[in-house]
Amino acid sequence: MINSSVLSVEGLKVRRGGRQVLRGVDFEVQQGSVTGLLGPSGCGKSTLMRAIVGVQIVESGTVSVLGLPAGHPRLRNRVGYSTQNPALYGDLTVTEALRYFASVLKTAKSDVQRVIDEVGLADHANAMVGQLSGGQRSRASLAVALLGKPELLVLDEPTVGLDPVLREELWMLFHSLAARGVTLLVSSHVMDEAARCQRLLLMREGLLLADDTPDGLRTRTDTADVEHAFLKLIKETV
Ligand SMILES: Nc1ncnc2c1ncn2[C@@H]1O[C@H](COP(=O)(O)OP(=O)(O)OP(=O)(O)O)[C@@H](O)[C@H]1O
Repeated sequence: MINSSVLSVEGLKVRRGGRQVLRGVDFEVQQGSVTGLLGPSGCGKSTLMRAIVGVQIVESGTVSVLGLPAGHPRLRNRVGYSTQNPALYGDLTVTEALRYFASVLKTAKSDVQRVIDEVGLADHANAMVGQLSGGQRSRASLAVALLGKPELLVLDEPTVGLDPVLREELWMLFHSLAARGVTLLVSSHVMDEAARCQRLLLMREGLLLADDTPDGLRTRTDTADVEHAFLKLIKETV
């Protein structure tokens, strides 16, 4: 049987600042899917994503990405990551910043224009990164993650601060990438984005409360939307 699991997390525990932030997380993500990672602020979403891209010291457990341990050098061009605090030099233009990352990743120069168009920043291609709005900066960070056509995209709150039209456009982009076989893990604490995902991981205080489809979650909890499903699951676990 072909194993199409792109990401496999087993028994993952992480401590940060003396606190147990992830308390034993297990899940798998299949190729070409859009998985939403949802949960309240501080529940550990960013920490989990950091572990997946290999920049987080873990206490125990395993994270395997495309059959390799997370952070393996051979994953550098195969995994795209965008964070809430993009590490982009403020005194470069969007194009210059992306050219810099394209040269680090050794991707084609033409890729820079492609990713600028994909995230809808063509009108700001020559603007200084330091002068972009929060939403524009997070789109610039997303553009970096798209360079080189990675197989797995780990996107930490990519739609934060965006207006509904841009959010819609980005979700369309995510689904078109998934249709091409790219696997996406997208975090959000906006529950109305959950319905756009094929699969949901609901997280609370360092544990997964649910790993299901939006429909499965609603049926299982007998609720009308994911927000109510989440609240019901929390009540059941306390
Ligand atoms: N650099 C750090 N040092 C110590 N503790 C940290 C650090 N960064 C985060 N934490 C703690 O780890 C826990 C999980 O944080 P994390 O950023 O993973 O949550 P999150 O679910 O992504 O939150 P948000 O939705 O607000 O971004 C929080 O309690 C936070 O205070």
